[in-house]
Amino acid sequence: MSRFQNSQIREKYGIPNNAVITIGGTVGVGKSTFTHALADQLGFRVSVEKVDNNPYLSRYYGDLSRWGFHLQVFFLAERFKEQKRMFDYGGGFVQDRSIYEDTGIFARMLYEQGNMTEEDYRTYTELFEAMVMTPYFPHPDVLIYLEGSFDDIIDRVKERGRPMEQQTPVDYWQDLFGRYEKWISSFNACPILRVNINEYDVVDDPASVESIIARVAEKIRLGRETRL
Ligand SMILES: Nc1ncnc2c1ncn2[C@@H]1O[C@H](COP(=O)(O)OP(=O)(O)O)[C@@H](O)[C@H]1O
Ligand SMILES: Nc1ncnc2c1ncn2[C@H]1C[C@H](O)[C@@H](COP(=O)(O)O)O1
Repeated sequence: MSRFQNSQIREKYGIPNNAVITIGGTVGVGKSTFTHALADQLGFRVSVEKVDNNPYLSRYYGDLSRWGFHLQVFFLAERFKEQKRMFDYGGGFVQDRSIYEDTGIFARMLYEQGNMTEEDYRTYTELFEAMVMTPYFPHPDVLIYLEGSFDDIIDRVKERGRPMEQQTPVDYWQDLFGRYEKWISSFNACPILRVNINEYDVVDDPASVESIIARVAEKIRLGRETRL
């Protein structure tokens, strides 16, 4: 899509050029695919997670308690660097997964499963709060929360075929799925737009993402009004 078409779409729906839109949801739900499709429509930059060059991820899946703390600190540092990059550019980003999911879902799950010690969990939480829960940390304009049935999501994880995820017991994905549902119902760091994965089809009909943009714009507008 050309830059001109991008700016026409932003103008048509009233998406500010400096908006930061973050995409949340459990593993395999379709965040990365949606991030790229939405950024392509809006002409925004993407902020993506480090998966292939991640030094801890596959070791983490092999031994959660040995590598859980390392992985959480790694992701926190990566997402914080990305936050700075988005700030330096003055926004205009779609971000694949929010920083809030690391602490609210993954670190907490590790601790509650007995895969992170109380000391490590406290250290991680204090680090997160010192870095993120301050007035200086710009929260995104909106969190687009992707949701779908557990079976559909597991099918996508299988279809994607990352070996480390294929070897992980289904209980892990089930626990994560339940935690996501609970977490989103009390999330309040920024406005949320819930989107069911059956509402669009990025693979065969990328333009179907446009139908969601008007709802995104409304959330951003209302969020910015209340922040004034
Ligand atoms: N709207 C969609 N329709 C069909 N398949 C999809 C859709 N979105 C994503 N997928 C597929 O599902 C798998 C997981 O998607 P991905 O975007 O990597 O998820 P996430 O980033 O949430 O882990 C990939 O194989 C991807 O091609
Ligand atoms: N904070 C995290 N803790 C554990 N695992 C994580 C965390 N953030 C991402 N991950 C994993 C989950 C997936 O295997 C890859 C990429 O995430 P995806 O949802 O597929 O984009 O990293």
